[in-house]
Amino acid sequence: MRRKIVVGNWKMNGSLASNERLLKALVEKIPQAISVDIVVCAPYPYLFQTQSHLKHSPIFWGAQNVAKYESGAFTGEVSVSMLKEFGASYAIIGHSERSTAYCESDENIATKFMMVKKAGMTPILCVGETLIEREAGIMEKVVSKQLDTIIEMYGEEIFDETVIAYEPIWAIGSDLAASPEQAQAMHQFIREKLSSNTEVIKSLKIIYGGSVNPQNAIQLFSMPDVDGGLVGRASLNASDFESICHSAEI
Ligand SMILES: O=C(CO)COP(=O)(O)O
Repeated sequence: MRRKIVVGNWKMNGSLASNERLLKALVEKIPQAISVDIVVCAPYPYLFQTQSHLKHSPIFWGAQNVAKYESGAFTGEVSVSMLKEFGASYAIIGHSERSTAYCESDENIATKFMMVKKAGMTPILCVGETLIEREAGIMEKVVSKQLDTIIEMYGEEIFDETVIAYEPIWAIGSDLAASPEQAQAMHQFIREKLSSNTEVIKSLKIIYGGSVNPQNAIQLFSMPDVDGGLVGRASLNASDFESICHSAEI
């Protein structure tokens, strides 16, 4: 049985004061022995604060993006080795809000995925289709292509011990989550696509993201191929996030 994982993606939200309230509440509410992996991905300037609050808690933390390069003249970028040295365990890669706004290519995303993996951190790769693509019935083709770039560049084995987040773009920030059946169908498709490598089958986690909330989390997480969630808005509220984390304890 795969251990489930719930990741909070704070996106570009927070302040020193509001983060302190949120992190303190999470540390208080989340029991040490919780049977789910929990991760908080905060904006870069707040990683130090996040690390300080979470260091004696069962909650992991990470970044929302990494640079494609090791080091050098790349103004504004943050490298994987900086994050690793600092103690981050996870990094979200290829979130649609980045790939759309900054025209991030599948090749860039693949390189970042490999770099996070090579550094010994866990990449959380976001994949998903637009509403137009879903309505055209080509969602599996779209997600397949997103994965194929990584497979062609680094082989299927790179997905060993990693996380894929299925985030249909139409469900993000929309209050219209995918139904448990829609999520399950895509998760099963992704798992079957990567099923020729036995190590990958054992260790890959496929989580769902897009309007996850305390009301829909249990149903989504109880689907056989849904290994947890990538949570945006609801991760900014300690009680909602706690409730979602407990929903994964099934
Ligand atoms: O993009 C998301 C998480 O990465 C989902 O955001 P919401 O949960 O706010 O819809």
